[in-house]
Amino acid sequence: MTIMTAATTHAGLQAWVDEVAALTTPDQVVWSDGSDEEWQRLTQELVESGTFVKLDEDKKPNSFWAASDPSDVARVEDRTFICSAEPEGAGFTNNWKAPAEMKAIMTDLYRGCMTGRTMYVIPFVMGHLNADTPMYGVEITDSAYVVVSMKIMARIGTEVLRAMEATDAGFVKGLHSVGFPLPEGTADVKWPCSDTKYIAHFPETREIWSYGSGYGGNALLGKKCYALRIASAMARDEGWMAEHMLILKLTSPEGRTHYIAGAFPSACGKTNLAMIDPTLEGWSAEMVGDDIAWMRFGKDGRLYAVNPEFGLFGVAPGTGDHTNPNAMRTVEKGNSIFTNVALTDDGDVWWEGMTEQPPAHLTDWKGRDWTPDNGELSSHPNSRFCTPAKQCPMMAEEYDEPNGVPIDAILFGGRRKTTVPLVYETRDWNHGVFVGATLSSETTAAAVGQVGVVRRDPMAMLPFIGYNAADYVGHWLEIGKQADASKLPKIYQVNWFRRDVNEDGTAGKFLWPGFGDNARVLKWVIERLDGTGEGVDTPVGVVPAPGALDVSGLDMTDEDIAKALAVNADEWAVELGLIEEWLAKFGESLPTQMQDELATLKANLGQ
Ligand SMILES: Nc1nc2c(ncn2[C@@H]2O[C@H](COP(=O)(O)OP(=O)(O)OP(=O)(O)O)[C@@H](O)[C@H]2O)c(=O)[nH]1
Ligand SMILES: O=C([O-])CC(=O)C(=O)O
Ligand SMILES: [Mn+2]
Repeated sequence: MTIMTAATTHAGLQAWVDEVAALTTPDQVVWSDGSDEEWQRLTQELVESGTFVKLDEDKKPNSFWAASDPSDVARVEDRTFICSAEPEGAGFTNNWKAPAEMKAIMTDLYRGCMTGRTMYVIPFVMGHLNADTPMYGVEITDSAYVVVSMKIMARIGTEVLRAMEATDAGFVKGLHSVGFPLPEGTADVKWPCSDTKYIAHFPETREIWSYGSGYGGNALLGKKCYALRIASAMARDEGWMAEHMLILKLTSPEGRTHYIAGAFPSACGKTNLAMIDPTLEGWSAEMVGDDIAWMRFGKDGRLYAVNPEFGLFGVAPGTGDHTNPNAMRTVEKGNSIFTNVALTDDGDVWWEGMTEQPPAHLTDWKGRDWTPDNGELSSHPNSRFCTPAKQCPMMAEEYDEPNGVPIDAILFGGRRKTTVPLVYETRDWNHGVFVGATLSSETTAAAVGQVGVVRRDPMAMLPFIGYNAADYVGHWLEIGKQADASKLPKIYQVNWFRRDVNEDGTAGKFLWPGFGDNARVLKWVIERLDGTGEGVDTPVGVVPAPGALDVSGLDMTDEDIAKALAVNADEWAVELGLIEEWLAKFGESLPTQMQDELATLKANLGQ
């Protein structure tokens, strides 16, 4: 076995690398330095092996197209485990296996799994290297696709390694293999992966073991596995929060600034809201983060949010000049990886929703000829762009602030055709926690499984809570208890996805135009924070009073606006039943404050 570049002076790291190499038996070990030369070398290798197709340099400079194995396109929630010491540590929302049992199973899988491959060691930090407590990780992987994707998504390489060595820092150990060894005589494939998949987390020892998938959410271990699942368990212990939230900076025509965080489930609009191009005159938006927020109390008692990521791993379909021009400008700068979208004949990428008119001919994500009349999607619904955050033209300078930005409001949102109004305000923190804990959304293609089914998704964290969901809700309540209530963010629920009902009872058009027009909802939220926005009480919370939502220039009738904002008694009677059913799953461990909130909702609904 060859080892490229000097080994580390960090004894704990070196010992772990040696141990993994002995188990997985790669041909060589390469320490990732995170340099541009490394990117050039690895992307070139990926082109040669057929994993990457280089895009036209004039259209998307330094960028690549990849198509995965058709079986490896999304997070695999049924193969994702929280291996806490006891099953109660994982709770009813997670799959659980005893750590020793999982490690025995996976050790067998890992034995020799890197045969014929290179083992890469990627030192990385989530958040800033100059944070008070830098959050280190090291990912070991046998996938060059993972190395180059990690270079986009996290701060990686030699600088991080040196900082770890200087303080002999602790770090999260992430071990990843595609699970496709290459013994003598076995040919590689474009997208190696395995039918056997495990995405296992060991919260007590802060380890991640991932096997069998190359897809981002399963394989880029800094993102969902560390920055949400492991970090949420750390945050519980240390009194902070790791959340599936965008962070947006909004400036009013008067030049006043607000910071808004938003938790929406996967593929429900975080990246789009984070990159909003407001349609309201004089308002401007800047992005701080599009997927993950780490929040801590500042010295002034307010909650400050940091985006721990370095890149954007965004849903491609639906992204176009009319919906998310800022995302288009970001990827046009190049240095990006596009996975499971379609390839154009002139070396560019295309996906549904990018332009109104599809190109006359494409290579689809399965590598087949595609024409507009062939009746299939050219791109997988969970196809993704992976692009450096700094390329976004509206990136806020506060992104570089290691202590983050003070959050004024938190939005909880989901995809609901019915029932949930466009926006409403909660009464106080505990009510907001209740709305978050009972959040629901129709499932999307971001996870393997049926799409369009309503499921409860507490704080948009259902697949990402690294411990017991009841304790997680308790932790939110605890955060509220610790704080000066006047300094806590106000909590709102939003729903951009409500639909009209057709005469035959089926779902009709979206009642709200969404995208840039969501700024109108944000404006009302800010007016509420300032005490000027008018609202009316409903059984669920405060919705904008008639005329209070700025719909100037929108082609919407008063009737449509009323429909978007309606709190309909029949719908909420059904919803109440679903909420009760969900909360019953918490059993004895449901915090009493949630029972109180449920009682209030019931009373408000006259039930
Ligand atoms: N109708 C409507 N669709 C939207 C809106 N915002 C986003 N979408 C669509 O929802 C899909 C997902 O949006 P994203 O912003 O990528 O979702 P996300 O929450 O960042 O997703 P993850 O990266 O999986 O966490 C895209 O196809 C968007 O076009 C909106 O305001 N209205
Ligand atoms: O983790 C992923 O694969 C992508 C993502 O942001 C999500 O699913 O929420
Ligand atoms: Mn996400």
